[in-house]
Amino acid sequence: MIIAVDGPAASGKGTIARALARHYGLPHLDTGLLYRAVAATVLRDELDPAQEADAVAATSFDDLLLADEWLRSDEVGKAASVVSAHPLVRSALLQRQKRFAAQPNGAILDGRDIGTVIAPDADAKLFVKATPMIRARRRHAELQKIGSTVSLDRVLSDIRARDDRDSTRAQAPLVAAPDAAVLDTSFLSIESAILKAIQLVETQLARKRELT
Ligand SMILES: Nc1ncnc2c1ncn2[C@@H]1O[C@H](COP(=O)(O)OP(=O)(O)O)[C@@H](O)[C@H]1O
Ligand SMILES: Nc1ccn([C@@H]2O[C@H](COP(=O)(O)OP(=O)(O)O)[C@@H](O)[C@H]2O)c(=O)n1
Repeated sequence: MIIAVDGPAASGKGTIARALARHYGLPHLDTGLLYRAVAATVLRDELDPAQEADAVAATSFDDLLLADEWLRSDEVGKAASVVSAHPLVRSALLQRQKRFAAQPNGAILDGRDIGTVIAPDADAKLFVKATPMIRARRRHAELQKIGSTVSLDRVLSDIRARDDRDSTRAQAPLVAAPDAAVLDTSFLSIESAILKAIQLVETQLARKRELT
């Protein structure tokens, strides 16, 4: 069983995908981390995220980097959204994600294009959203925890810029798949959002069973 979880920054998709992975006993891949690892490699080597060739060269990053706390920073998130707009970066990371999705018992992946590009035939698809201000507050609190002093206003404007870049890029833009269930977490606690996500997945699985 493959479950695709997509949505904008700090909507809660990672929290929901991890909870679904525990609930269904499936492996989980946070695909945003792959783009963050490419971005971190470009920044570390003092190259330019906007240059496609520089970003493509960074797609052969060392997997140890995926555990580095720096990947969670605002700086790396912003650069990840720039490198991820390059078609050659997306194609370099495509097979790795498709292989993860094709594991024998299935998998749960979260990102921006899981339901549309990586696993268009997923058994269940969620598109998780929340208002920009609520997402900015959540991300601001997270960044404060890792020692960042960035202001809430700055986080909000970064989130809006990232939404805009992710939604308007030519390849694999951030958009809900037509068959995804939309889950707005703006006014849900984490626990309620997880329960709602499980309900939505179960409804999709039941519908799929009826059709087969
Ligand atoms: N429904 C919710 N209510 C309040 N906080 C939430 C909710 N869902 C997630 N969070 C918190 O918001 C932050 C971002 O969530 P995360 O799941 O990492 O988002 P994403 O993967 O979409 O970027 C985390 O600190 C998480 O604990
Ligand atoms: N499947 C994916 C996942 C992330 N990304 C890009 O990678 C950036 C960082 O993704 P992320 O999921 O770690 O970001 P957050 O939602 O956690 O802020 C996003 O802004 C997207 O531009 C993507 O293009 N496709």
